[in-house]
Amino acid sequence: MSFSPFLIRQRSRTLAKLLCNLSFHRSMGGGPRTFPGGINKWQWKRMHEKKAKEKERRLLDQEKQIYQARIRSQIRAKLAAGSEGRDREWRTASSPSYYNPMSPKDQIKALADRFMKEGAEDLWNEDDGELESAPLRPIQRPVSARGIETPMEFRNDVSDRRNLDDNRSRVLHPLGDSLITRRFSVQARRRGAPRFRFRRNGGSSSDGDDDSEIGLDGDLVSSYRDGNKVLRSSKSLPSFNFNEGDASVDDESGSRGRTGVNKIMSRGSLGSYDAKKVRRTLRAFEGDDSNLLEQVQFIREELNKRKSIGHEVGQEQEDSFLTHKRFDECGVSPLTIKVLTSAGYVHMTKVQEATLSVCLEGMDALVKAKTGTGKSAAFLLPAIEAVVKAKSSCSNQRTPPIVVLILCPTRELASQIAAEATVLLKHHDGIGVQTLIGGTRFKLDQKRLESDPCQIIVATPGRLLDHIENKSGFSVRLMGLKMLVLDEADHLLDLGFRKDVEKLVDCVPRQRQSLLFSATIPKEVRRISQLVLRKEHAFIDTVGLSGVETPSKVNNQLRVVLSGVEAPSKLYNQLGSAFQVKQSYLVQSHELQFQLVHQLLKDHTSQVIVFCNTAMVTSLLYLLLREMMMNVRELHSRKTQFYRTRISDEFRESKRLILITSDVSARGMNYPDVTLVIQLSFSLKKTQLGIPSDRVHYIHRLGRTGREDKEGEGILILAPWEEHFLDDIKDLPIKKSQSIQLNPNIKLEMDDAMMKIDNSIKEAAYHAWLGYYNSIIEIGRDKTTLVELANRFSSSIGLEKPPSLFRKTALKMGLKDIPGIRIRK
Ligand SMILES: Nc1ncnc2c1ncn2[C@@H]1O[C@H](COP(=O)(O)OP(=O)(O)OP(=O)(O)O)[C@@H](O)[C@H]1O
Repeated sequence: MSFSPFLIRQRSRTLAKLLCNLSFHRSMGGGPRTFPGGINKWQWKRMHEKKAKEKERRLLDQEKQIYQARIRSQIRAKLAAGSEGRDREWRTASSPSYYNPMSPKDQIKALADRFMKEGAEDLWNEDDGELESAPLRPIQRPVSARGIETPMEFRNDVSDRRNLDDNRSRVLHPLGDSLITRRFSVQARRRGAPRFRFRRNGGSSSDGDDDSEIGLDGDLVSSYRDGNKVLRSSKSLPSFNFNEGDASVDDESGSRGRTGVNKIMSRGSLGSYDAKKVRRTLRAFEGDDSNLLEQVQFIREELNKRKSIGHEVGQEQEDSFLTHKRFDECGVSPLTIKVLTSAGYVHMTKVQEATLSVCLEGMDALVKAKTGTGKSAAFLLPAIEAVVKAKSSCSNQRTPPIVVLILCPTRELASQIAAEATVLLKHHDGIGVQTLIGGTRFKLDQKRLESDPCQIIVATPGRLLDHIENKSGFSVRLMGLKMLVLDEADHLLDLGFRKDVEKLVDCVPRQRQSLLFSATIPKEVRRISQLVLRKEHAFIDTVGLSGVETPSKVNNQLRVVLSGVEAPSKLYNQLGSAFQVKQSYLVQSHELQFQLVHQLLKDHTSQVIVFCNTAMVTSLLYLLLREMMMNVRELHSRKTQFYRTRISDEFRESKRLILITSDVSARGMNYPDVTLVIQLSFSLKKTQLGIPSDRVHYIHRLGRTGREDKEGEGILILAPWEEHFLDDIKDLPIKKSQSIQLNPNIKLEMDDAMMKIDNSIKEAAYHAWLGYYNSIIEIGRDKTTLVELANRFSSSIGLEKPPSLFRKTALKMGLKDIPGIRIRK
């Protein structure tokens, strides 16, 4: 047979392309056997993790240096300016110029900057010298009824009020210490109807700058002024007006008084700047003690009154995951309201109430809310509104731009969100939604995109990048993007996804609205979120500082943080109701864990999800339970996408089914009737950001039950050597359960069933088990113990002897010479 040169060229090109694709897909998925430099997959991964950490550290250092340089240059500038002009008058014979170069206004600004630093809770450094040495002269200007006129007095007031008990001090400072200490220009006064009033910028409230008011109960009303967020209290409470650059502070009502204040403040601002060592308790301001005590007493009484009122109002709200706010009150288009009403959505959930107005205004937001509380609708509604708005401005395009891009970490979640969006778009003619997810044919995606143009895309990052890189038309359509949503944002900003997300962000317009949603947002993720969000974004936290991310009726404290301004906007009653999701853990050796799961499942009659750490162990447990005649299904990454979708849909529809799954079902999946979640050990893999993922995984897995305010239960099964990992979730309401007496007859039955399972499945499960725990640093460090445990697991699943490993694999895993490891000849 002879080939034409053209055909040969064509074929070799196709082959090269195939090989290229293969290596790409390997690096995305299971991984190649060797990596550049001859290192193994784990070394390669660790190397990249290390590099990422170093990069992060470098960035932080740079940030710190920039910050310090800015402060230094400010101080230098002030020092220079201080030698002449208006600052001169602030110097007195008794105060050396080093200590007193700035006007109070500038010092206040410098101090405010300093307080933005984490951990800076006091103005005074050890090196700042004795506070007493600063002459505290009585202020000559008239003192207001509130008794607080100067920043110093305000500091004293704040410090005193900090001594109140925890709850009270939180309510006293609804914006949190950081805000209070950042707003230094103080004009405190008391009105007939007392309120807290916080103003961020110096101008009047009509100057378009940020202006915030929060009531003592933290009740918050939000609005915007010239694109800036305004948080406003609707309650009347004691009023403190913090106005940076407020004329009343700069008001030179007496140089003596001002000098006294200035001296104290300048010590704080110009002493060894960042060398805060010991916190010092401030002296109460002389002569004002009685007045202040009265104030504190007044505020306490006010608080108690508020608490008792809040108790009654809050109790009612606590009992439901819905609020009193209706969808038709919030500016959602009538066509969407129509669907919402027909779907039975009349009132908003807490997260929807907290986020809708912010998102509809076009502001970027980072949103943390409990699992199963309606986050999807919270971002889908503004997304639809964004499309409606964009459509009205350019309606005559044949292929519309992609206006909204929603990124999800798993294919199932993307499909679920697209399905929900399709329902919400029912009455919106000409607006479409499509999914771009892995596991389907790329060409089919392209065809769908061409034949059925849409404005909303729900995608997993990998497949989306494929489209961007391989279809120029797609990138062009993305140029019209108005909104980017990251669901399960912490997961998307971590591990394998991070680089993809970075690339994607580079491919979409900078002028866009970005919304990040998740039930878990660790500190590290908040920092990294700047990759996607604008600096001026809202952080909306419906879980609260002391709250837990798992569904509960307790601690539903809603906080809104806007560019560093934090406030509990609803302080619900924190006592009373029991947790909806009962959480417990059982300690059982690996050998008996499958039997324990079987016993728990036998005792439970409705929908259950069992989470395993690896796909192969998931498969083994599924086959075992199926052999034992249980009504089970399996769902993990080793299954085809078609199978996964089918099982996911079947499980969602059913009422009495058991789903054995890996972490592909851990996030976002809405199976409304799940009443029990069993976690077979933690998922212990550390994330790239170094966040212990066991806590995050535990919360998301548990979140598959107790949805929409329903009852649910979570049981975590741990091996004895895993017990110390509980430290990461000790703040959650999880209790040790009474040990369960295992039925010896079941053991025999289980052994029989295990015998029927193909050895190749058990061997794969053993290899997966060993590989998984070997990659967990805490466990993989002690190879001898690890191999011992793995071999016990091997015998518990009915293998006569532990399966052998390829020499190369054992070498790569660092297990070659470990006793108990068998090497394949
Ligand atoms: N306003 C509402 N009224 C009634 N039900 C609602 C409302 N909003 C959402 N739901 C329902 O609440 C359930 C959970 O919603 P959703 O899946 O969006 O939760 P989630 O917060 O995204 O959960 P997860 O953190 O697990 O991703 C869904 O069944 C949804 O239909």
